[in-house]
Amino acid sequence: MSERLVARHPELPATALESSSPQPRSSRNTTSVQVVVRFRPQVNEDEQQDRTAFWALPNERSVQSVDGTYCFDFMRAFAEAATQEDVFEHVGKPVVSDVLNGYNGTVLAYGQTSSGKTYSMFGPESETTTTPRPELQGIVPRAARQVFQHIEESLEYTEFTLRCSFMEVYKEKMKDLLRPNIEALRVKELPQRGLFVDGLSREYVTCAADVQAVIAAGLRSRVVGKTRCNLHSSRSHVIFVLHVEQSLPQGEEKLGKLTLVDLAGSEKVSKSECVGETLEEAKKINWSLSALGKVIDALAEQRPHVPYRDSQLTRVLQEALGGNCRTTLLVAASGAQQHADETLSSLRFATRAKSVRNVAKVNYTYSPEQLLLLVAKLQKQLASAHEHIVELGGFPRPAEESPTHAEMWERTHRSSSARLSKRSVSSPKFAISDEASPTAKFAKDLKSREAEEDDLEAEDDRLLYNEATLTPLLAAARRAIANFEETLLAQEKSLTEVRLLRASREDGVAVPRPSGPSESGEEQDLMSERFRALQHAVNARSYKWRLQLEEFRSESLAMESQMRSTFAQDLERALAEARWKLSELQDTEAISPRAEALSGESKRSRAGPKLDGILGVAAKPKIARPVPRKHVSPSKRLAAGSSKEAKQSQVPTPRGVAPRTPAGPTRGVALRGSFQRTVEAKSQPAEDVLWVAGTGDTSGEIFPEHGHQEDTVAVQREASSETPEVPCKSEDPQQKYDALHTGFQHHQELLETQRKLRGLTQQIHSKDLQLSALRHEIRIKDALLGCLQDEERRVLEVNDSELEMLLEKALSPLAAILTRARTTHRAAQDVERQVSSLSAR
Ligand SMILES: Nc1ncnc2c1ncn2[C@@H]1O[C@H](COP(=O)(O)OP(=O)(O)OP(=O)(O)O)[C@@H](O)[C@H]1O
Repeated sequence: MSERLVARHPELPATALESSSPQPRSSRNTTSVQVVVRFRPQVNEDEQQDRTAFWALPNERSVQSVDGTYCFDFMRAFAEAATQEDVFEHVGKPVVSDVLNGYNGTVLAYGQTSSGKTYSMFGPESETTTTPRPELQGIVPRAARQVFQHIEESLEYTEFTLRCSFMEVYKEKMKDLLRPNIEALRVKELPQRGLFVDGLSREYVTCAADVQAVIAAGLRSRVVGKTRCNLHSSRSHVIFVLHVEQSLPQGEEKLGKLTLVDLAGSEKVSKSECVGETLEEAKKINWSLSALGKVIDALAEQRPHVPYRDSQLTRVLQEALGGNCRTTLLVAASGAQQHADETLSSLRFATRAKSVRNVAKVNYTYSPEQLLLLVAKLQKQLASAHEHIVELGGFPRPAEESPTHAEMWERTHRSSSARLSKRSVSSPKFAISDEASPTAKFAKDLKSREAEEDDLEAEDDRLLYNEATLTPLLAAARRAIANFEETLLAQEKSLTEVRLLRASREDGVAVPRPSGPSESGEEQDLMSERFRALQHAVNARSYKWRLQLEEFRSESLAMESQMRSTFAQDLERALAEARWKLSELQDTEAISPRAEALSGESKRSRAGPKLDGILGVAAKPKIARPVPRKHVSPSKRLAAGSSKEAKQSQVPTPRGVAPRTPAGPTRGVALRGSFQRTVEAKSQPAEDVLWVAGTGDTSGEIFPEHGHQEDTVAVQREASSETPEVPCKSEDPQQKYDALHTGFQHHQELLETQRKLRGLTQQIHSKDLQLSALRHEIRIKDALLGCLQDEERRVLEVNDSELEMLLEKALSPLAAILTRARTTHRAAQDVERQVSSLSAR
């Protein structure tokens, strides 16, 4: 198979070429990649039951996520209902028109696996039959049909030569699908031919059926595999190329190249569940697609380097991406929610691709006659140019030219002497004159020498003037350099000190400061002062924190002691209460001589030791009731009524029993509880009058107040009677005494139990207090810990950031000084050089 080499002419007049052909998409050569998106319908049950995530809006240009989060605009957005014909009308047809106009045109189908790329490019039946149903045919067969239709309809005499090639890139290896036994094709680049795939076959095709047969044959050789996402998944990128050569009536030629690419689909390995060989394929596919993405990114951002060589796919598509080509990207997608991530990523890729710009040119070859005419025209132009030079007597002097030019010349001459000396030799103007006649050459030489002499004279003057003005400047510069060097030295010392100080702070070790003559330098002093100030600040802060810590501690101790004293007070109060009650009991027991006789032993043996056991104190005969109690000591109350008698008799007044008094009112005291059942007092004559009643309450509290009579205790007393009623019917004093004594015994037992209870309650209360004290202590300790941690962090932060700041402050003037010193040094060197060159002259 022979191949014709086609030279591309960059500035072909478009009108001449396009007059007999359909109009191209843009009259300008720079076009951006056109991007269209096509949504395929839901093809399986899973998808049909799934929600929709993305859809094409009715304006046929926008794609939006259903929740409204994303919206993308493209040249065209095809909804699921779009037919193959709709897609071809908007995607394939314009590209084919461009190709027939002599441009290179490419359609790239991109998208995730199973998104409908192969369906769109070839159609569902292209592989299985050479006569697929026309309505199902994809872009490739339709493009072929359009080309042949154009040929048939063409009125002008034009000779068409159509050839097609079909190749795949499988696992980074290129294979000819029309010659499957030839493997490992390679991309080559020649200056005249540009990029091409070496060894790729080109089949002549004469009708659309031929193309369909080529497609079917190629697709059968294409590597496909079964994955979970697609039962017929393409495992390679396929590239179909239709070369359309047109020989026009005047002998010139146009060459259009239609490249139709069905890329393998990107896939998530986790989703496609591929293993073994299919997994390897998936890796390569994703890898080459990511290389494609990088190329698109580089082109979109107009980076100087585009990584075409990263993969075979991008290398072979180099022309379509950013080169001499009009390119359309067809992004196939599924709108189902389960593919939302992949669709979003494809849409983002598509958006980036919109920014890629190509420079498309018509591929035009002049006919031999046209070339001869062009050569003759150029020769004529050259001759007239030569004549004009001779007429002018050589190369014109700059002074005679326009003022702008003269100014520029002056400026050039005022540049450095080195450039001046070379100018006359390397100037392209003189190089052109070299090709002129000998006279012109001589004239040019003469003029150039004159110009050079003038230049040298001017330069001499300039240098003399410079010497006079620059010598003092040089001296000043030297002085400045010396000063700067000194300052630099001092700065370096300061810097060393800063570093040492920092190191010492980090290690916690005192590092001796460097000493030297620069110690007295102002900068260093300033630095030292700053560091001292910083250290003081840090110390002050740490003292402040320590102080706070101590305050916290003392506060917590104060709280603790307060709690302890409260607890002690409570204990004391309880103890006093117990003592008081004991003394009351002792008073009660002493009411009758018989009882006293008995209780002389028994009150110590029964109540006393028991209470002593509980309270740990010895019962005393008479103890005042603790002040905080509401009720007043009954003994005092009794004493209020018959204080003299009570004092005279020196007998402790028992609680609840009115002492026998010869005159005056007898106060009654009620006892609540079981005592009621034992002693049922009625209005009966007796030595001691006691009315006892109760509500059955067993709290054991004694109510000396008359105010409680109504609801709890009824106390009646015979104020006028000398002989009080006794709670016993018997007149026998012994029996009376027994009854009374039994009542006291019960009462004492009751009191004992109550005291035990009280003791236990107080113990519980004290435990509670201890517990809450402990909790409080824990809270205080937590707060202290937090404070300490805060302090530590803040001190560290403050130190670090202040040190950083200080270092930065110290370094920035250093850098500025260094730069200034260097500049001055350079200037001084320049001056020195000039002076020495002047001296040499
Ligand atoms: N527009 C459409 N209308 C009806 N069915 C479609 C359409 N697009 C795709 N399909 C069906 O979806 C399935 C997948 O399509 P296709 O093989 O073209 O996907 P693909 O992108 O080429 O996948 P892969 O990258 O894995 O090769 C096929 O069964 C195909 O017939």
